[in-house]
Amino acid sequence: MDGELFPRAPAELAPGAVHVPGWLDARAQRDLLRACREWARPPAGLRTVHTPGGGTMSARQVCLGWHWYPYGYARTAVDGDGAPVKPFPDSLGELGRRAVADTLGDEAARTAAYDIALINYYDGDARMGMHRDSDEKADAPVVSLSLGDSCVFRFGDTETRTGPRTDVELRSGDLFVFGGPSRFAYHGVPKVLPGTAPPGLGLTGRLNITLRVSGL
Ligand SMILES: O=C(O)CCC(=O)C(=O)O
Ligand SMILES: [Fe+2]
Repeated sequence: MDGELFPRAPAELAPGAVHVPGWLDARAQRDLLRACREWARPPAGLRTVHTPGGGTMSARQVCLGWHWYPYGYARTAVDGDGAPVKPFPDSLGELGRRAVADTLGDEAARTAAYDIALINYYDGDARMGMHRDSDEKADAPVVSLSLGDSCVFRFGDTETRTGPRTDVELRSGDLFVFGGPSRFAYHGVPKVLPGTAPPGLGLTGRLNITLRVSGL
């Protein structure tokens, strides 16, 4: 955020897991939010996700490129309205490669052909339990961008859901990349911090966009 008293510095939480505060400026955040609002519209728009065990995810979701459902990918919103998933835009692919180049280097970025975006919307009570992003058939880094309210993002190890973990606050405009030895690390969002979005953005709640390579 501009004008912060103590600027937050980029940090590597684990090998291949890098947090860059304020990576998107206010303009880029507004543009991405506007696009998310379009993508969230039906058909194949924002939906509530139900898990096979009978649970309901509190974060609602829209997908681009490939439709994620628990636990796989499809070309249509198989657990929603059944419509074809919206295309993955080139602009997000570029953004993903730039994010990887800035955090993990040009070589990692060169091979990352992003083709999936999962966009999660969190209201003040929403959370996401510890999980691994493991339905992709490729090991390219996951690129995560946050908009709106801050959250506590919990990043663990690759072994168990309950292993050692680090909590970081992700704020609007922050980038978090996890690749290499951290690509299949457990992570989650235990808490959103309501009312912390930048006043000028015009978003109540939190959006997180993850860019992924499907390998499909
Ligand atoms: O909201 C976040 O920061 C994380 C989202 C996430 O882990 C996912 O979509 O798989
Ligand atoms: Fe995830």
